[in-house]
Amino acid sequence: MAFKNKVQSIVVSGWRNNTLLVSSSRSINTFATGFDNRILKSPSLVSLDFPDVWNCSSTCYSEPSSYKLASEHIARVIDGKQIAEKIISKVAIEVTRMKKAIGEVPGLGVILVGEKKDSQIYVRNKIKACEEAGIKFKLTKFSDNCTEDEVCEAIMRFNVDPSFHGILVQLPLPQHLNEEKILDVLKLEKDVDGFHPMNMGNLAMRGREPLFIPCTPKGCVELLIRYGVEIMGKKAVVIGRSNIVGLPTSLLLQRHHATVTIVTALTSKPEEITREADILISGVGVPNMVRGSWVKPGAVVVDVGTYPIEDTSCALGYRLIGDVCYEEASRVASLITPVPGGVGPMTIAMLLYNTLESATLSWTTAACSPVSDQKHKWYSCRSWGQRHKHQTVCSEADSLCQNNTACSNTWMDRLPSHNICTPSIPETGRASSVAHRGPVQPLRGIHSAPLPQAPVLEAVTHEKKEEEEEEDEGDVIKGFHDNNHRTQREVEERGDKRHDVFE
Ligand SMILES: NC(=O)C1=CN([C@@H]2O[C@H](COP(=O)(O)OP(=O)(O)OC[C@H]3O[C@@H](n4cnc5c(N)ncnc54)[C@H](OP(=O)(O)O)[C@@H]3O)[C@@H](O)[C@H]2O)C=CC1
Ligand SMILES: Nc1nc(=O)c2c([nH]1)NC[C@@H]1CN(c3ccc(C(=O)N[C@@H](CCC(=O)O)C(=O)O)cc3)C=[N+]21
Repeated sequence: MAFKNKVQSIVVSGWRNNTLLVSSSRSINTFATGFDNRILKSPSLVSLDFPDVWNCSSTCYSEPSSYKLASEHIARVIDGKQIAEKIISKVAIEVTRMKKAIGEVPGLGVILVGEKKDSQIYVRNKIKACEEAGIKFKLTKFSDNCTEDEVCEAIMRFNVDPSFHGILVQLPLPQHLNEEKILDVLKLEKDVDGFHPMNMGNLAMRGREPLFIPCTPKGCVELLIRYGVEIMGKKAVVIGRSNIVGLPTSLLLQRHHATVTIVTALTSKPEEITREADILISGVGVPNMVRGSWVKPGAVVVDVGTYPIEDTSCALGYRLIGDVCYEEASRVASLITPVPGGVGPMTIAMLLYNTLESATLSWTTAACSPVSDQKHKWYSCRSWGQRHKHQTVCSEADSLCQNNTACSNTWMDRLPSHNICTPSIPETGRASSVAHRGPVQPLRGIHSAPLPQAPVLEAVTHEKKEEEEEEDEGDVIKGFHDNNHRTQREVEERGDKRHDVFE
């Protein structure tokens, strides 16, 4: 409480001092290089042309010194790197178990076109993470001037190779290549990026569940929930509407019952909108665009933007900066992600998680057939989830699921397929959501809106939760208590169930 009051008082004086300095012209809030006019005219197109390394000032402009001095409060930092490492090490454990049980590991195929320096860095990070997790990785590289057919053929090779369960085409592609056409070739079941229209459509539609949720939005929401940020009923503002970041982030936040507003390059007075946000997520690619004065006091700020800028003092000759002027925003927000070390590592962790999920699903082909061999025994539990996902009817699966029988000795019992398998109980007070196929399905593998659960499954979940809390002593769960001044049980009683990626 004391903490909250402190933030409020800072804000009031901050805003008053600041009123005249809040610009109504967006150009002032973007950076002043020779490129900013182009950005203002056509941001989404120009963004494809971005040079590998920008030269731009790393600090924010002209924030009044009185404002800076008034702000004593510093937001708590969301440590995406630490959480990503935990998730990756859990993925690694699952991969090891999988390998022991059936002698196979998940595989990820990556296609990289061109020499963009930042793309190379991101791909290198993905390779490193796959190595850590024991996931098989293959990189197919093409030069800038390759043809569409060459890229499509490489995707098709991964499509038919059963040892690859995920395929990722690193974006952006050079402009002469048709991104839509190329991504259309990618097999839905291997779309671990979640960019396929079917995945995106299912994410958007109530009562449906995508096979894969795009990694960056999933990473953002994972961070919010792990830090105890309540999403339901909150005002969220997403800056940007790209297929990779803005659009799926806004959809995912809606799935978590936030009231979402989207700010684009054409939005007038964006700061007036962002200032209303309890949760502000920016995925634009304009360094330091989000000033302290754009942030509501006590808000949670998630910076997706990553921009390499030349810095000869850094070992690699560059460093990354985000969309948010961290120095200013951290004096207004209650929680904030840094760049680097925030969303970026989470994107990679979620990619590995999706790849693991994809491998698991690929080995459950014998949907309703009796459990016959080792693989099917191992994955039989998962196949229920798959059937539910495709919303076909399988009474045998439902009864297995309720009894929880086949789960007893597999690692799958730790994955959230149980939630998917929840027998059809109407969602309380939301009759319209209950289609003939059953209740609205929670998002697999991440946190979902509260759903009634079968008692037997509930008991399993609670046991696991307690075990995990013990294991994770000093973990982010602690933050969960701290941040909202509520215990986890209190939150659960209200229905805000945590379903960690590995719960
Ligand atoms: N950390 C991570 O894991 C990831 C980071 N990124 C980073 O996120 C950023 C965005 O990436 P991506 O979505 O692919 O980029 P795009 O260029 O595809 O999209 C940018 C979006 O930002 C909007 N925009 C541009 N300028 C402004 C402005 N001045 N005010 C408001 N909105 C604006 C555009 O609006 P409009 O549609 O109106 O043109 C567009 O929707 C980049 O820095 C990228 O590197 C991306 C993916 C993962
Ligand atoms: N098909 C596709 N899928 C993507 O997910 C995708 C893409 N294309 N194109 C580009 C964006 C960008 N992106 C990042 C991933 C990791 C970091 C990351 O690891 N960042 C580290 C630091 C990176 C470093 O400097 O080493 C951090 O922020 O701490 C950043 C950005 C994924 N993207």
